[in-house]
Amino acid sequence: MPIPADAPILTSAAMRVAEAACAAAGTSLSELMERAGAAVADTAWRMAAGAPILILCGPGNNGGDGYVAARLLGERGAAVRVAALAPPATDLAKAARAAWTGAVEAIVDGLPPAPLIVDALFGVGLTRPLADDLARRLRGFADKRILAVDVPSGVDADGQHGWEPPLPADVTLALGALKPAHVLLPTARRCGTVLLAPIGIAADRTMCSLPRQAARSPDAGSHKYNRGMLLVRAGPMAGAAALAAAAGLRAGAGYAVLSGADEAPFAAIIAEDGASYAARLDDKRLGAVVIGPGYPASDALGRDVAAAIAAGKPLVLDAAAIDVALPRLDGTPAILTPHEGEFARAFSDLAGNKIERARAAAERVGAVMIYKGADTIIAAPDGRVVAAWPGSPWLATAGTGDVLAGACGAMLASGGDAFDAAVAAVGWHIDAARRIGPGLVADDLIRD
Ligand SMILES: NC(=O)C1=CN([C@@H]2O[C@H](COP(=O)(O)OP(=O)(O)OC[C@H]3O[C@@H](n4cnc5c(N)ncnc54)[C@H](OP(=O)(O)O)[C@@H]3O)[C@@H](O)[C@H]2O)[C@@H](O)CC1
Ligand SMILES: Nc1ncnc2c1ncn2[C@@H]1O[C@H](COP(=O)(O)OP(=O)(O)O)[C@@H](O)[C@H]1O
Ligand SMILES: [K+]
Repeated sequence: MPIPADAPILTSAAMRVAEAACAAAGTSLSELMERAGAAVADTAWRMAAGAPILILCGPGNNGGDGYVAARLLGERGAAVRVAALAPPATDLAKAARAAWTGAVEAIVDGLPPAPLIVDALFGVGLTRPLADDLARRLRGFADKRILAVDVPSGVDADGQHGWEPPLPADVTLALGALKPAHVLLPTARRCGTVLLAPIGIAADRTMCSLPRQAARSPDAGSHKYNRGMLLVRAGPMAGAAALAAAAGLRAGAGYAVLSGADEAPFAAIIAEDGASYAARLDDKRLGAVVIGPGYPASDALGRDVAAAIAAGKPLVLDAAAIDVALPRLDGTPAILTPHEGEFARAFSDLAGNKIERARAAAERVGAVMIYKGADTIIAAPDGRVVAAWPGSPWLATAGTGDVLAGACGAMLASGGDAFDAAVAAVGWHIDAARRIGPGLVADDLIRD
């Protein structure tokens, strides 16, 4: 289920602002609809490959896009039919309907299907779940190829409600920008392959999909310390911290110390007993500290986290270290990596979709949040968000979170912005998992 990299994500309210700005800058809304309809027509033309197309049009501007696409496909010689749920309700949709010279059928039981169905029923204007009879009729088309215009109809584009669409898409053509529903579960997995038609709006880029990762090669001036010196503090399950330290080296740290463990997976990792932890924290060359992997809540964890915070080094906090650190993080640059259960425990009062909760948590704590899962969200206290859907489901195996924490440590230790470091670490993690694929175990990520 691919999705465009580094693409803007806008809510429906932000879409309307962008639309108005476009109109104010001289591009009419009908021109925007013409571009949207042309993009739909192009995609449908390629998907249909000569087979007949049925376009289902709703009453709003999503339906308007459908009428425009029908007109353009007809002009290209495609075998295209249109069926409408209701007469067009907006001026733009009325004009688009009027310019379509073919018949308009009704969406009723027994409507003959076509090999390609274009779903132009509802987009960002959906306000409530679909009526049962419409949902039932749409389910009748489930064995056809489905192209959804903007979002699969029935989906709340903002991802506030997890309404499932009756007709999941093979391809969804997002118009102007991605919407939260394209990158958040449960709706993201109903969108199929997501394509983006830019249509010329100037989209704010505060929220984006995961950028493609550039290779992070050392340059001639690199040495082990300026590539990033990483300290991973082990708890009772030292294997998890060892995975984090090894991942740190793999992800580009020049030097990794595993404190509180006597064994490490690579000879290149300095494994040393816990007594030197305080001295290591004092080392001026130290770029970042990772704490939490394999370290359940305990007094010792509390002391170790407090010492790391007091040292003022950039921190990666995972698992129980998140709860321990929260009340006293004040200003320390940090990346927190909660999975669903850890997030719910630490931020049980936050409401909204996963993007909003991640953002609110980041703002509250003053640190970068990697809210993990299949639809991982990375959020900064200043509101920046990167959505990492679709990731790699092969990561759903024990120890991969420890690897991610180590990768975060490496990116953070090399200096720069903690949000950029978190994005780079998530990108590295997903890329590595995709290279390995079937049968992945967390150890493969550090040996790859
Ligand atoms: N933004 C842009 O830059 C561009 C946007 N464009 C396109 O416009 C789309 C947004 O269009 P839109 O705002 O007209 O809303 P849309 O999704 O067609 O639906 C609204 C209509 O449906 C109705 N309705 C709602 N829920 C319902 C339900 N459950 N069951 C039944 N009815 C329901 C609602 O009426 P209501 O009953 O709520 O009063 C209203 O009549 C966007 O997704 C994109 O495709 C492009 O053309 C160009 C550039
Ligand atoms: N279904 C999935 N699809 C994609 N990524 C997933 C999926 N399930 C888990 N992940 C990723 O795998 C990692 C698991 O981390 P975590 O739950 O902390 O595991 P552990 O504690 O065993 O290391 C996270 O990076 C998470 O985003
Ligand atoms: K749609």
